[in-house]
Amino acid sequence: MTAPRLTLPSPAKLNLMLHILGRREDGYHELQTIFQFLDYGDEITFAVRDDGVIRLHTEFDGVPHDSNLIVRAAKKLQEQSGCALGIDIWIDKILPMGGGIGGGSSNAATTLLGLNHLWQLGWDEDRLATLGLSLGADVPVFVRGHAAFAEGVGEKLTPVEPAEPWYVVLVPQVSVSTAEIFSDPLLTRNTPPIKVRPVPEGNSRNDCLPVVARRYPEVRNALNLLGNFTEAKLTGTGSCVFGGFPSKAEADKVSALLTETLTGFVAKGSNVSMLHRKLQSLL
Ligand SMILES: C[C@](O)(CO)[C@H](O)COP(=O)(O)OP(=O)(O)OC[C@H]1O[C@@H](n2ccc(N)nc2=O)[C@H](O)[C@@H]1O
Ligand SMILES: Nc1ncnc2c1ncn2[C@@H]1O[C@H](COP(=O)(O)OP(=O)(O)OP(=O)(O)O)[C@@H](O)[C@H]1O
Repeated sequence: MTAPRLTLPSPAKLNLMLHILGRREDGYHELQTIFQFLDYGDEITFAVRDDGVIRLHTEFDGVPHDSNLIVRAAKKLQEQSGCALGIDIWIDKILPMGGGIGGGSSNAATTLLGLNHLWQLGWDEDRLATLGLSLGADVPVFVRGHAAFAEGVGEKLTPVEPAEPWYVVLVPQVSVSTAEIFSDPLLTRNTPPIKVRPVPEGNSRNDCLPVVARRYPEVRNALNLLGNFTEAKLTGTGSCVFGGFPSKAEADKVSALLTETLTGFVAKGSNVSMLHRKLQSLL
């Protein structure tokens, strides 16, 4: 008998603003950021195995099997839960890597929630988020599944309800190294902290933008082109650039013009992750 399969979404995120408050002794930066999800992302399919083996069947360019965040997340959960089951995994990958839209972190979170369900572990969200943080700073918000104001390195989360516009997201064909941007001497590292409210209006700056735009002409170009239609912003450390529109029709119109020369897509902002909406529907 073939094992039942479960396919789950693995959405992208945007950083609606990103302030860098300072640098900690371990080199990591204290941030304040707002995460919102997009109704756009990868799809991961899982099938339980009874022999304990964890296998990702989809190959990634430049990411060895055991380094993939999907495999690392599955192995950690298996180790920490003592589960004897294994898993076969396939992914339909559409999110760009190094795009600042959190693809790797989202894949890790979808794996944690998917396996918690399929292996019937009964872990609560707190426990999954703590494990997730050990895989990456952006994993906990994908585990929680609600738009959030994040502090610390991204792990202290307060749910927020920003507007949910339609976004045009441009994907400059460069992969930006997060570590490289955070080590740039010109990076602003002393933005004063803001209170949780009021956010995000009036606080939409991304402190990484000047450094990324200086280093990557492709990102500069995308910001300039989208900036002709709306406020154009950088997500995370880039490379992706986004801008909001009140309707799908307007976003589609601008996207059609810009994607003649650039890669990009249109997606709706969402304060509840589509992963959580799908999981809810399974209960
Ligand atoms: C900038 C954001 O995209 C905002 O959502 C994330 O905080 C980045 O998270 P990420 O891609 O998961 O980054 P990680 O893989 O944890 O870190 C990559 C590198 O970026 C630097 N880094 C990252 C996050 C942070 N708060 N301070 C840092 O200084 C560190 O040098 C680290 O070695
Ligand atoms: N499942 C995965 N999907 C994408 N990248 C992965 C995955 N597993 C490992 N990686 C590695 O992680 C790196 C960062 O990928 P990711 O897609 O999370 O970047 P990002 O969108 O810039 O993330 P962030 O917004 O968190 O900075 C990739 O360049 C790749 O080497």
